[in-house]
Amino acid sequence: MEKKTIRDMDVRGKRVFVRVDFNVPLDGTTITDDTRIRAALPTIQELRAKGARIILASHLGRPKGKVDPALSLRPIGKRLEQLVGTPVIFSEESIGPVAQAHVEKLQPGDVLLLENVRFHPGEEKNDQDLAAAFASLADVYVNDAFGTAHRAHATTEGIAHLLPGVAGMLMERELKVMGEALTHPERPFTAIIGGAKVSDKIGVIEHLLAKVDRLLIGGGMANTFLAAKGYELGASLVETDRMDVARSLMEKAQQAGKELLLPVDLVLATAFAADAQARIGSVHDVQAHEMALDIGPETSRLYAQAVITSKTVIWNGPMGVFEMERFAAGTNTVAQAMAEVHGVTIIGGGDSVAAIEKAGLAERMTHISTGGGASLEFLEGKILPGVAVLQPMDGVSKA
Ligand SMILES: Nc1ncnc2c1ncn2[C@@H]1O[C@H](COP(=O)(O)OP(=O)(O)O)[C@@H](O)[C@H]1O
Ligand SMILES: O=C(OP(=O)(O)O)[C@H](O)COP(=O)(O)O
Ligand SMILES: [Mg+2]
Repeated sequence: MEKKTIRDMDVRGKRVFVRVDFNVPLDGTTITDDTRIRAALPTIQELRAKGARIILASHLGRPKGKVDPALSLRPIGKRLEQLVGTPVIFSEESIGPVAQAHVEKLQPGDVLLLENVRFHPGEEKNDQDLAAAFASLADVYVNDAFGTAHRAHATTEGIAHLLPGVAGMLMERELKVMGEALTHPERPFTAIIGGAKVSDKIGVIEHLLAKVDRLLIGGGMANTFLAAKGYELGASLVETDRMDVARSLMEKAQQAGKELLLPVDLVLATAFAADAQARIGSVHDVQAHEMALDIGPETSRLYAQAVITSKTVIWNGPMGVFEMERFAAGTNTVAQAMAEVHGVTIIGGGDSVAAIEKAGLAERMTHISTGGGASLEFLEGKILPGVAVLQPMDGVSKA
């Protein structure tokens, strides 16, 4: 269903609560990829041009409801300030009197950034009282956080029951481009899943299997599948309580005649460190003290082949710990193959996009999405909770 956007709403002089996804990859407090911040600029600039008083809210990482200074949004505010070209006021509290006082001082066109909303335990629980505390800061709500639209949290869902809510320009564009590219995909249609959020994303694979012809699994996700097949994975990241799910997915893929590719070789390290000793080993040959931090060269070759011969490819989740040079080859090989596809290529996810930017191949993709888990759930055909709650195009305002 088409949703109203900021173009359909009178925001002049109003206090506008904008949920953005500024969950950018960090190295300490250094932003390693600012794609998600840049992606929010069109909405921010449009609202400024219309004379709105802008209140930006985001999460950063997973502080689990506690204040964690390492996950403060303050450094993100600094980067935003450079990009937007106007001062960005920072509120060290996202609700309560401190936030209220900042909001009261806002002039039309001013930009305020709230501290990490996940410092409050109620955010991820979609707590009503917390949603009300956020809602009390503003007159209207804008969701521009496509990357977090698969979460029903206080700032992505709850608040939109209390304020009239519309989509931001990034949200609008993501839904349009992803929808068009993936409704009638040219085949072979391939999905590549990797990364570290195994329990979060493994459930989506069942739905993906119904849509795609090929599924390539790498990164941390592959370890759980390999373990489910009976391989010893040593000290690798394996989610043992998801091995049953992995096993049943492999059976379903086989029954449905879908290609499900798993690594045949791995880059094995003795520690999770940039200078760790590493070797290439077969999946049959992982020692107890070793961890798989990348797919091996033979796997990379097979995956690249599967990618290049596809007509539509969607990729979420790096093939290895690409942040460390020693474990970046698998991700880079698959990225290069994506660049050579004659067809539609979409890559999504905070870290996957950082990897493709680092490889210098972003321009070669059809679409760079700010959403990882969100893209996968969108592809599933789900109406994302952060979208469902926004006002329909011809609907009546709730306010
Ligand atoms: N084999 C692996 N073991 C541990 N971590 C991995 C492995 N492969 C990839 N990763 C990590 O996965 C992270 C990204 O996962 P995720 O957040 O799911 O992807 P995205 O942000 O693209 O959606 C990266 O930081 C990367 O280092
Ligand atoms: O980075 C994100 O997702 P991604 O890692 O799938 O790209 C989003 O900001 C959502 O974060 P979350 O998975 O902690 O809810
Ligand atoms: Mg990520």
